[in-house]
Amino acid sequence: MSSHDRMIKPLGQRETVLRMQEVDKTFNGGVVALRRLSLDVNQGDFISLLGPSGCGKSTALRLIAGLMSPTLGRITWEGGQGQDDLGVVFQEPTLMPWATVARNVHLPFRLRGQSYAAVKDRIEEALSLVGLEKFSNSYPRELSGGMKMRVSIARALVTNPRVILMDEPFAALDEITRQKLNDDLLSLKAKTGATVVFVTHSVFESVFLSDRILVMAARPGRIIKEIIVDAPYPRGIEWRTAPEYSAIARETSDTLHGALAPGETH
Ligand SMILES: Nc1ncnc2c1ncn2[C@@H]1O[C@H](COP(=O)(O)OP(=O)(O)OP(=O)(O)O)[C@@H](O)[C@H]1O
Repeated sequence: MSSHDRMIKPLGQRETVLRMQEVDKTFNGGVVALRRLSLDVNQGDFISLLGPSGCGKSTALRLIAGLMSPTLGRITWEGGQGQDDLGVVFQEPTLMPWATVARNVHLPFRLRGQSYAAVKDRIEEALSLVGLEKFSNSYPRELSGGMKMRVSIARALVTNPRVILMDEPFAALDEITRQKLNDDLLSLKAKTGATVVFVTHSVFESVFLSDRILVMAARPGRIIKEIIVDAPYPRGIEWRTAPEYSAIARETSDTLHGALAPGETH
């Protein structure tokens, strides 16, 4: 998880990790979840997929994760090693209640046949990155919602994956915890150089976190605009209160509302 081998280059100079070309996903019954989705994910990007319910955000993540195949189009990982080298965080922390925090974080290694003893240091490092080094022997029931989500994040990044997929990870948390985890996620990203694809309904969350926001619309699910957020990391309270932040949030919100059918809300 060394930060040094993952320095983040400026936007426009990053190597492509994953390429989605003209991807369609139609479900049985004819629901067009995605139409002609084209997207390059580059090393070090923080991409948010932002859009109303049903615009295909989760479908896009599941296609990237290889949990389903596109109906049309191509998904290509540059340099091989794609779906096997991912970290995933869902809205629910999905921890094993019978296992300690450290054993939960061990899971991705265990699935690869690596013993706890062999990767103990990496588990400790991941727990320390999310501020839970003192809780490695605790059980999930002893933790708050925010702490459980930190465990889930530690589990996603412990193997130092090429891409981390996050599907509305903070939607179920209260606002204060959510902002704190947003702050922590960015400092974590700065330390690890992780490449993140993040699904959210929240304009403010997407502007705070991302350097690329892909605004999506539904029926059929598609990208309608890419908004670049060219503000330097690390970002904190100064960014949340900056005039540029408000201006980009306004632009993003207008784009999102412009995409909704009359009478629709989100
Ligand atoms: N397995 C499935 N079978 C049939 N239709 C599906 C399936 N999964 C998703 N859909 C449909 O595809 C569309 C896109 O769904 P998806 O869950 O990707 O949207 P989303 O943008 O993530 O929505 P939300 O924000 O509510 O999670 C929706 O109309 C949904 O009902």
